[in-house]
Amino acid sequence: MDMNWHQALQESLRWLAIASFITLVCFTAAATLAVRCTRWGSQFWQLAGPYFSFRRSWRPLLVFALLLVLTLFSVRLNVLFSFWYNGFYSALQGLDQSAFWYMLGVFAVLATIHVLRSLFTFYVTQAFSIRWRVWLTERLTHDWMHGDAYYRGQFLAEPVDNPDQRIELDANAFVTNSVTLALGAVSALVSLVAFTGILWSLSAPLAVAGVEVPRAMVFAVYLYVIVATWIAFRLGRPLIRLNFLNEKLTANFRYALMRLRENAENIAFYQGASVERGTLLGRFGALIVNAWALVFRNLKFSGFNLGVSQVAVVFPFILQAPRFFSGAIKLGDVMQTAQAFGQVQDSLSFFRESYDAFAQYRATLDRLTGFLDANQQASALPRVTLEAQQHGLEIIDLQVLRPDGHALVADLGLSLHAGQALLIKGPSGSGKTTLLRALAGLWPYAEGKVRRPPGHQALFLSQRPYLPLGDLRAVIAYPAASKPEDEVRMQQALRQVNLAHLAERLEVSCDWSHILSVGEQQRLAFARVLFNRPQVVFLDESTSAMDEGLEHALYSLLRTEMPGALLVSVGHRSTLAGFHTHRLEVDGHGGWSLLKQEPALA
Ligand SMILES: Nc1ncnc2c1ncn2[C@@H]1O[C@H](COP(=O)(O)OP(=O)(O)OP(=O)(O)O)[C@@H](O)[C@H]1O
Repeated sequence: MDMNWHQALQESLRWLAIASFITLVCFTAAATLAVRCTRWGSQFWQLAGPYFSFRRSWRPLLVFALLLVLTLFSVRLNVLFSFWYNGFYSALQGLDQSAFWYMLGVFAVLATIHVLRSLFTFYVTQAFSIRWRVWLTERLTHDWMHGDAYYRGQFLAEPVDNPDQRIELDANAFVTNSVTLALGAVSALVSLVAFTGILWSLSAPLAVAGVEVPRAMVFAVYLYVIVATWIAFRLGRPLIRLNFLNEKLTANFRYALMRLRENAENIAFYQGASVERGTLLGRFGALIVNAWALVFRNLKFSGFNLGVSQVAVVFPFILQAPRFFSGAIKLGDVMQTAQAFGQVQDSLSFFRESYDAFAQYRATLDRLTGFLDANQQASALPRVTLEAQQHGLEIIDLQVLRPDGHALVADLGLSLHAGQALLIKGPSGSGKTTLLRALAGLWPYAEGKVRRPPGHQALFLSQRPYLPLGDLRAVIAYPAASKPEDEVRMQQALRQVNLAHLAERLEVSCDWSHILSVGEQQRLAFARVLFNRPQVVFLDESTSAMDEGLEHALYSLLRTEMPGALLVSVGHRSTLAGFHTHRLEVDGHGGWSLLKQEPALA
């Protein structure tokens, strides 16, 4: 088969236009069908639909269409290369020097276009994937934060595991694999059609056991690849499970290492190194057993595949040899046959190799859509009705239950004004912290109405102080954003809570929760209150790590610095009573009593 290189450009453009039109139509039809009729298709659309919506932006669809056209362009170039092989080897066989140099010139043009196309395609694919990944990560993060889903997700019947992995690893894998699988399938299908056509025109009838098979080459290659694919599929099937296990066991091992690092001090105090070493090596051992299983399975799988590829090198030559030696075809035809054979084999192999990738892709889809669904359910879990009011706290008909339905607090009603203070007391496990969770609107097993200052006007200090990542400024200002002009106020707050030595370290960024003692962290939380000056402060045993003297000093400070704020404290010490105007006693079985008391402010 010869090619008229003078008309190659014109013909290629025409081919590209027709192929693009057919591909775009077929791809749209196949994608619509997949979205409507398959589970993975509708999952894909749940994740990607809003991104590809024309109303949001026309850009992603347009860039994807460009990627499809670039894929077809690459197939066309391969076809041209296959004709180049034919012309080049025919020139060599014919000892035709001018044709030889002419073909080298053609090669220079084709190679230049190929390099430019490869680079451009790489750039467009990467830009497309990165933009999509940014959008998806923002969406997943937003969904996770929305309605406190990151916290309330734990109360679902089936909480999702490893949200961090889903937001980072799975989102990235979803984008990359969507692009690779979609473009790979298009490229494989179009190549299959184009190179089957070439093989068709190069093949002749072949007598097999006395029966003449027309276009034998085409049937031979399909038969060869299908049989090889079937065997390889059977050999490679266990790899899917082994790879899955590998990821899971690696994650288990990494998690154990991370826990060791997080709890290093506790473990060191317990001298638990040998127990921890046992756990670590146990997990690592399971990983290695699986790694060996992977090695042996891969030996079989790769051994077969390598054998198939080696036979495939000579197979087309063997098939065409009789016609070549009889002079029916030229060397160029033989070389083009080998090249086209390779392309058809690669295209058919794509579907075999993608089986594993597609199985993983579906698992990614399950994890991501499961995450989206869980976030939606978590933010829709019931919570008390929160109504905003600028000052004070009003609780109307509040019921707080344990997840198992046991009533912790029943029919609670009270009203407090700005400047007053409530101390909640009760036995351990009676539901004091849970009552604060309900007042914050976090606890899903609660009903009733709560009126209080909204948003950052209410500050909850939990039992275990939370210090965010960042410099000390960010730690003090949390949850507000820190500004450089706040420095003086921050330093003053630090001095007031007896942390003067930190006043000069506002710009130091480190993991403060590992450096400061728990008592210091609790004092820092008081500095946060003084800095943010909320209307209402909820303090859940926020002074548990301090001695009574320091606790007294900090409560006095709050009362003198913020006399208009309402305080709601949970605490066991009797010394706290003096700073509170009311006392709520809960018994953990629904019962409660509210007492008024005289504050004995120091
Ligand atoms: N996420 C949860 N799932 C199931 N049960 C929970 C959950 N959180 C709290 N509970 C249960 O609710 C009850 C009340 O717990 P809570 O922490 O409110 O008690 P507390 O009065 O603050 O205790 P303490 O004084 O010891 O801090 C306990 O029995 C606890 O086990």
